[in-house]
Amino acid sequence: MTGDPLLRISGLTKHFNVRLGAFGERKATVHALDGLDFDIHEGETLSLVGESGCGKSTAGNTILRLHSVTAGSVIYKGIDLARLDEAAMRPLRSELQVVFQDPYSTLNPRMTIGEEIVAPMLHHGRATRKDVLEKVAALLADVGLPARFASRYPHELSGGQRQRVVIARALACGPRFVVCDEAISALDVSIQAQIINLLQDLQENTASPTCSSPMILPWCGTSRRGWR
Ligand SMILES: Nc1ncnc2c1ncn2[C@@H]1O[C@H](COP(=O)(O)OP(=O)(O)OP(=O)(O)O)[C@@H](O)[C@H]1O
Repeated sequence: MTGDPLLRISGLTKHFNVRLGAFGERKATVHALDGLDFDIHEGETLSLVGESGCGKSTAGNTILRLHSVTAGSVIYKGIDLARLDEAAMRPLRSELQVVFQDPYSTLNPRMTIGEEIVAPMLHHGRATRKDVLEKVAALLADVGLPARFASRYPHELSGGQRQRVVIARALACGPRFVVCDEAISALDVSIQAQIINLLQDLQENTASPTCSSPMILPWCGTSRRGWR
Protein backbone atom coordinates (compact mmCIF):
# COMPACT_ATOMS: atom_id res chain seq x y z
CA MET A 1 0.00 0.00 0.00
CA THR A 2 1.28 3.46 -0.85
CA GLY A 3 0.43 6.79 0.74
CA ASP A 4 -0.20 7.66 4.35
CA PRO A 5 -2.25 5.13 6.28
CA LEU A 6 -5.70 6.12 7.45
CA LEU A 7 -4.77 4.81 10.87
CA ARG A 8 -1.32 4.06 12.31
CA ILE A 9 -1.29 2.09 15.54
CA SER A 10 2.10 1.98 17.28
CA GLY A 11 2.94 0.20 20.51
CA LEU A 12 -0.68 0.38 21.64
CA THR A 13 -0.90 -0.85 25.22
CA LYS A 14 -3.80 -1.10 27.60
CA HIS A 15 -3.50 -2.26 31.19
CA PHE A 16 -6.43 -2.44 33.58
CA ASN A 17 -5.99 -1.96 37.29
CA VAL A 18 -8.18 -4.48 39.08
CA ARG A 19 -8.81 -5.63 42.64
CA LEU A 20 -8.59 -9.28 43.62
CA GLY A 21 -9.64 -11.28 46.65
CA ALA A 22 -13.06 -11.77 48.20
CA PHE A 23 -13.10 -8.16 49.44
CA GLY A 24 -11.02 -6.60 46.69
CA GLU A 25 -8.13 -6.33 49.14
CA ARG A 26 -5.34 -6.97 46.61
CA LYS A 27 -4.44 -4.80 43.64
CA ALA A 28 -3.33 -6.30 40.32
CA THR A 29 -2.78 -5.21 36.73
CA VAL A 30 -4.29 -6.99 33.73
CA HIS A 31 -2.10 -6.64 30.64
CA ALA A 32 -4.97 -6.75 28.14
CA LEU A 33 -2.97 -5.36 25.22
CA ASP A 34 0.80 -4.96 24.92
CA GLY A 35 2.51 -3.20 22.03
CA LEU A 36 0.02 -3.56 19.16
CA ASP A 37 1.33 -2.19 15.84
CA PHE A 38 -0.39 -1.95 12.48
CA ASP A 39 -1.21 0.46 9.68
CA ILE A 40 -4.52 0.46 7.90
CA HIS A 41 -5.17 2.26 4.63
CA GLU A 42 -8.42 3.47 3.14
CA GLY A 43 -10.23 0.55 1.59
CA GLU A 44 -8.47 -2.11 3.64
CA THR A 45 -10.17 -4.58 5.93
CA LEU A 46 -8.09 -5.77 8.86
CA SER A 47 -9.21 -8.78 10.90
CA LEU A 48 -7.98 -9.33 14.43
CA VAL A 49 -8.01 -13.06 15.14
CA GLY A 50 -7.00 -14.70 18.40
CA GLU A 51 -8.07 -16.80 21.34
CA SER A 52 -10.65 -15.60 23.82
CA GLY A 53 -9.21 -12.98 26.16
CA CYS A 54 -6.20 -12.10 23.98
CA GLY A 55 -7.31 -8.47 23.74
CA LYS A 56 -9.26 -8.10 20.48
CA SER A 57 -12.14 -6.09 21.97
CA THR A 58 -9.72 -4.09 24.08
CA ALA A 59 -7.82 -3.18 20.91
CA GLY A 60 -11.00 -1.92 19.19
CA ASN A 61 -12.23 -0.05 22.25
CA THR A 62 -8.85 1.54 22.90
CA ILE A 63 -8.45 2.66 19.29
CA LEU A 64 -11.89 4.29 19.51
CA ARG A 65 -10.91 5.81 22.86
CA LEU A 66 -13.75 4.10 24.67
CA HIS A 67 -10.87 3.17 26.99
CA SER A 68 -7.99 5.41 28.01
CA VAL A 69 -4.62 4.45 26.50
CA THR A 70 -1.86 3.16 28.79
CA ALA A 71 0.91 3.66 26.19
CA GLY A 72 1.43 3.92 22.46
CA SER A 73 -0.23 6.00 19.77
CA VAL A 74 -3.27 5.95 17.51
CA ILE A 75 -2.53 8.32 14.64
CA TYR A 76 -5.62 9.32 12.68
CA LYS A 77 -5.47 12.24 10.22
CA GLY A 78 -2.10 13.18 11.74
CA ILE A 79 -3.61 13.45 15.23
CA ASP A 80 -2.69 11.12 18.08
CA LEU A 81 -6.07 10.08 19.46
CA ALA A 82 -4.31 8.57 22.47
CA ARG A 83 -3.43 12.06 23.68
CA LEU A 84 -6.87 13.66 23.27
CA ASP A 85 -9.23 14.26 26.14
CA GLU A 86 -12.95 13.60 25.77
CA ALA A 87 -13.74 17.17 24.71
CA ALA A 88 -11.15 17.02 21.93
CA MET A 89 -12.39 13.57 20.87
CA ARG A 90 -16.03 14.70 20.58
CA PRO A 91 -15.84 16.28 17.10
CA LEU A 92 -14.10 13.13 15.81
CA ARG A 93 -16.62 10.71 17.28
CA SER A 94 -18.92 10.81 14.25
CA GLU A 95 -16.02 9.65 12.03
CA LEU A 96 -15.17 6.65 14.21
CA GLN A 97 -18.05 4.24 14.63
CA VAL A 98 -18.56 0.82 16.17
CA VAL A 99 -20.91 -2.12 15.63
CA PHE A 100 -21.04 -4.42 18.66
CA GLN A 101 -21.88 -8.09 18.92
CA ASP A 102 -25.41 -7.93 20.33
CA PRO A 103 -27.69 -5.59 18.38
CA TYR A 104 -30.50 -5.93 20.95
CA SER A 105 -28.49 -4.52 23.82
CA THR A 106 -27.19 -1.59 21.76
CA LEU A 107 -30.65 -0.44 20.64
CA ASN A 108 -32.85 1.46 23.06
CA PRO A 109 -36.08 -0.57 23.46
CA ARG A 110 -38.08 2.65 23.94
CA MET A 111 -36.90 4.28 20.72
CA THR A 112 -38.22 3.53 17.25
CA ILE A 113 -35.75 2.49 14.59
CA GLY A 114 -36.17 5.90 12.94
CA GLU A 115 -35.38 7.71 16.20
CA GLU A 116 -32.28 5.52 16.71
CA ILE A 117 -30.90 6.41 13.29
CA VAL A 118 -31.86 10.09 13.52
CA ALA A 119 -30.28 10.67 16.93
CA PRO A 120 -26.59 10.66 15.85
CA MET A 121 -27.36 12.65 12.70
CA LEU A 122 -29.07 15.44 14.63
CA HIS A 123 -26.43 15.30 17.37
CA HIS A 124 -23.59 15.78 14.90
CA GLY A 125 -25.51 18.24 12.68
CA ARG A 126 -25.57 15.82 9.74
CA ALA A 127 -29.30 16.30 9.08
CA THR A 128 -31.96 18.92 9.55
CA ARG A 129 -35.48 18.30 10.77
CA LYS A 130 -36.56 18.85 7.14
CA ASP A 131 -34.46 16.21 5.41
CA VAL A 132 -34.21 13.72 8.24
CA LEU A 133 -37.03 11.42 7.07
CA GLU A 134 -35.51 11.17 3.63
CA LYS A 135 -32.09 10.37 5.10
CA VAL A 136 -33.48 7.68 7.39
CA ALA A 137 -35.27 6.05 4.45
CA ALA A 138 -32.06 6.15 2.40
CA LEU A 139 -30.00 4.57 5.21
CA LEU A 140 -32.58 1.84 5.75
CA ALA A 141 -32.52 1.15 2.01
CA ASP A 142 -28.69 0.96 2.14
CA VAL A 143 -28.90 -1.85 4.68
CA GLY A 144 -31.72 -3.61 2.82
CA LEU A 145 -34.66 -2.62 5.02
CA PRO A 146 -37.90 -0.96 3.88
CA ALA A 147 -38.63 2.62 4.98
CA ARG A 148 -41.69 1.47 6.98
CA PHE A 149 -39.31 -0.10 9.54
CA ALA A 150 -38.59 3.43 10.79
CA SER A 151 -41.71 3.34 12.97
CA ARG A 152 -41.00 -0.10 14.47
CA TYR A 153 -39.38 -0.87 17.82
CA PRO A 154 -36.32 -3.18 18.23
CA HIS A 155 -38.38 -6.06 19.70
CA GLU A 156 -40.43 -6.13 16.49
CA LEU A 157 -37.35 -7.02 14.40
CA SER A 158 -35.36 -10.21 13.90
CA GLY A 159 -31.72 -10.40 15.07
CA GLY A 160 -30.41 -9.89 11.54
CA GLN A 161 -32.74 -6.93 10.95
CA ARG A 162 -31.64 -5.37 14.24
CA GLN A 163 -27.99 -5.70 13.26
CA ARG A 164 -28.81 -3.99 9.94
CA VAL A 165 -30.33 -1.12 11.93
CA VAL A 166 -27.18 -0.86 14.07
CA ILE A 167 -25.10 -0.73 10.88
CA ALA A 168 -27.41 1.97 9.44
CA ARG A 169 -26.97 3.97 12.65
CA ALA A 170 -23.19 3.56 12.47
CA LEU A 171 -23.24 4.82 8.88
CA ALA A 172 -25.59 7.74 9.61
CA CYS A 173 -22.79 10.26 10.10
CA GLY A 174 -20.62 9.10 7.20
CA PRO A 175 -17.83 7.43 9.25
CA ARG A 176 -14.28 7.10 7.96
CA PHE A 177 -13.68 4.07 10.10
CA VAL A 178 -15.98 1.42 11.66
CA VAL A 179 -14.94 -1.09 14.32
CA CYS A 180 -17.04 -4.24 14.12
CA ASP A 181 -16.59 -6.11 17.38
CA GLU A 182 -17.83 -9.61 16.58
CA ALA A 183 -20.69 -7.95 14.77
CA ILE A 184 -22.07 -11.23 13.46
CA SER A 185 -21.35 -13.75 16.20
CA ALA A 186 -24.79 -13.42 17.82
CA LEU A 187 -26.54 -14.20 14.51
CA ASP A 188 -27.49 -17.44 12.72
CA VAL A 189 -24.89 -18.70 10.25
CA SER A 190 -26.99 -17.84 7.16
CA ILE A 191 -27.64 -14.33 8.50
CA GLN A 192 -23.92 -13.94 9.31
CA ALA A 193 -23.13 -14.34 5.61
CA GLN A 194 -25.75 -11.74 4.69
CA ILE A 195 -24.34 -9.20 7.15
CA ILE A 196 -20.74 -9.77 6.01
CA ASN A 197 -21.85 -9.31 2.39
CA LEU A 198 -23.73 -6.18 3.38
CA LEU A 199 -20.66 -4.73 5.14
CA GLN A 200 -18.50 -5.48 2.13
CA ASP A 201 -21.01 -3.92 -0.29
CA LEU A 202 -21.35 -0.84 1.88
CA GLN A 203 -17.58 -0.55 2.18
CA GLU A 204 -17.18 -0.66 -1.58
CA ASN A 205 -20.07 1.72 -2.26
CA THR A 206 -19.58 4.40 0.36
CA ALA A 207 -16.71 6.76 0.89
CA SER A 208 -15.42 5.92 4.34
CA PRO A 209 -13.38 3.21 6.24
CA THR A 210 -13.96 0.56 8.95
CA CYS A 211 -12.24 -1.44 11.71
CA SER A 212 -13.30 -4.43 13.71
CA SER A 213 -12.36 -6.95 16.31
CA PRO A 214 -12.09 -9.56 15.04
CA MET A 215 -12.38 -7.46 11.90
CA ILE A 216 -11.06 -4.04 10.95
CA LEU A 217 -12.57 -2.62 7.78
CA PRO A 218 -11.60 0.78 6.46
CA TRP A 219 -14.52 2.06 4.57
CA CYS A 220 -13.68 2.84 0.97
CA GLY A 221 -11.69 0.57 -1.24
CA THR A 222 -10.89 -2.97 -2.03
CA SER A 223 -7.87 -4.71 -0.57
CA ARG A 224 -8.00 -6.99 2.44
CA ARG A 225 -5.40 -8.58 4.72
CA GLY A 226 -5.33 -10.61 7.90
CA TRP A 227 -3.55 -9.94 11.16
CA ARG A 228 -2.81 -12.17 14.11
N1 LIG B 1 -12.64 -3.34 31.92
C1 LIG B 1 -11.78 -4.33 32.19
N2 LIG B 1 -11.21 -4.42 33.41
C2 LIG B 1 -10.33 -5.40 33.69
N3 LIG B 1 -9.93 -6.34 32.80
C3 LIG B 1 -10.47 -6.30 31.59
C4 LIG B 1 -11.43 -5.30 31.22
N4 LIG B 1 -11.78 -5.50 29.92
C5 LIG B 1 -11.10 -6.58 29.51
N5 LIG B 1 -10.31 -7.06 30.50
C6 LIG B 1 -9.39 -8.22 30.42
O1 LIG B 1 -8.53 -7.97 29.33
C7 LIG B 1 -8.26 -9.18 28.64
C8 LIG B 1 -8.65 -9.02 27.18
O2 LIG B 1 -10.06 -8.92 27.08
P1 LIG B 1 -10.81 -8.71 25.68
O3 LIG B 1 -12.26 -8.57 25.98
O4 LIG B 1 -10.15 -7.61 24.95
O5 LIG B 1 -10.50 -10.10 24.97
P2 LIG B 1 -11.05 -10.65 23.56
O6 LIG B 1 -9.87 -11.13 22.80
O7 LIG B 1 -11.94 -9.65 22.90
O8 LIG B 1 -11.90 -11.89 24.08
P3 LIG B 1 -13.22 -12.60 23.45
O9 LIG B 1 -12.81 -13.21 22.13
O10 LIG B 1 -13.56 -13.64 24.48
O11 LIG B 1 -14.28 -11.52 23.34
C9 LIG B 1 -9.04 -10.27 29.35
O12 LIG B 1 -8.16 -10.92 30.25
C10 LIG B 1 -10.10 -9.51 30.11
O13 LIG B 1 -10.47 -10.19 31.29
